[in-house]
Amino acid sequence: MLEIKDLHKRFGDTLALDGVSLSAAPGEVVGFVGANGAGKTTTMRIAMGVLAADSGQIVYDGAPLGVEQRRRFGYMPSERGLYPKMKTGEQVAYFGELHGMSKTEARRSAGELLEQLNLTDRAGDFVQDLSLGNQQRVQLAVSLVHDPEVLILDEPFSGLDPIAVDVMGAALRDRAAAGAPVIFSSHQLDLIERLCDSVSIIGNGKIIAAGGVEELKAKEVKQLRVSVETDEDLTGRLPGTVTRDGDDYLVEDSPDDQEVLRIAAAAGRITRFAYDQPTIAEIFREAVTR
Ligand SMILES: Nc1ncnc2c1ncn2[C@@H]1O[C@H](COP(=O)(O)OP(=O)(O)OP(=O)(O)O)[C@@H](O)[C@H]1O
Repeated sequence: MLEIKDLHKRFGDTLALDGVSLSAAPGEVVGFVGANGAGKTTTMRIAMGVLAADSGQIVYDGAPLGVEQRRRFGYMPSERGLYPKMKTGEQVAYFGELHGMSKTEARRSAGELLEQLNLTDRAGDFVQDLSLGNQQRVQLAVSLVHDPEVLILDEPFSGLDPIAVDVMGAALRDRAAAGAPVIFSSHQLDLIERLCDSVSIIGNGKIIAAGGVEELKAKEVKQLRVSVETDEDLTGRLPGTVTRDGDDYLVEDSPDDQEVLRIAAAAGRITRFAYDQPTIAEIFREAVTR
């Protein structure tokens, strides 16, 4: 379990982090979202020891995170760091060796990752000759090559085409399925919704909403959507605040949902009776403007 606890960080007059906490359990994929400048990169840098916090703690499996354990983490920094004049396959293996793998192990792992990320054909190409999206795949391979226990990835999906997004997403879910806690930041909220078990939303250096994706959506449920085949107008008859959305009735603040069901069923055949759940994008917009 990786726990980021109550981080504070100031850069001159800017209070970048004002008590940020988030955690990821083994096998959990956590999406970290927030507007530009909200504090995501700063939080991840502190978690990886690239930057020191003014106060707060990074706890791993119940104890303060040490340098040796951090070497077993996989990190994709926001400033990508590849050697442009090195060949793709060699580069990935080289990073494996930097993490203490033998040459043979590092090559084997690099080969497997290039295969998984559809880069095998490019193994002999110089990194500088790859497209930006493919360079990003290499960057992910570099952060995964030593089979990390934990993954912390800063915007791993930015600039990728939809196929690359699927490849990258599958690679992250695989690592989580193998038991790694995974935290990644993204502005692509549809992706967060699709890939993550939980979400932490940061605004101005504070966590403003956090929880399981399904839990957050269920908590924010606002309205009941009822579709009923009838010529009658039920607007004034259903209890609650009722509006129309096409042929559907949207019922908010109803004192009695069972009564809504009874009246609708008496009027005609019900083809839909469900609570509208917001998307993560809607929850995000609401949280940041609150
Ligand atoms: N090295 C630094 N020196 C001064 N200010 C900094 C530094 N790094 C970050 N900041 C400031 O701290 C705040 C948080 O920045 P951070 O990069 O963590 O945000 P972010 O959520 O990652 O944003 P983005 O989505 O744009 O990448 C911003 O106000 C930023 O300008």
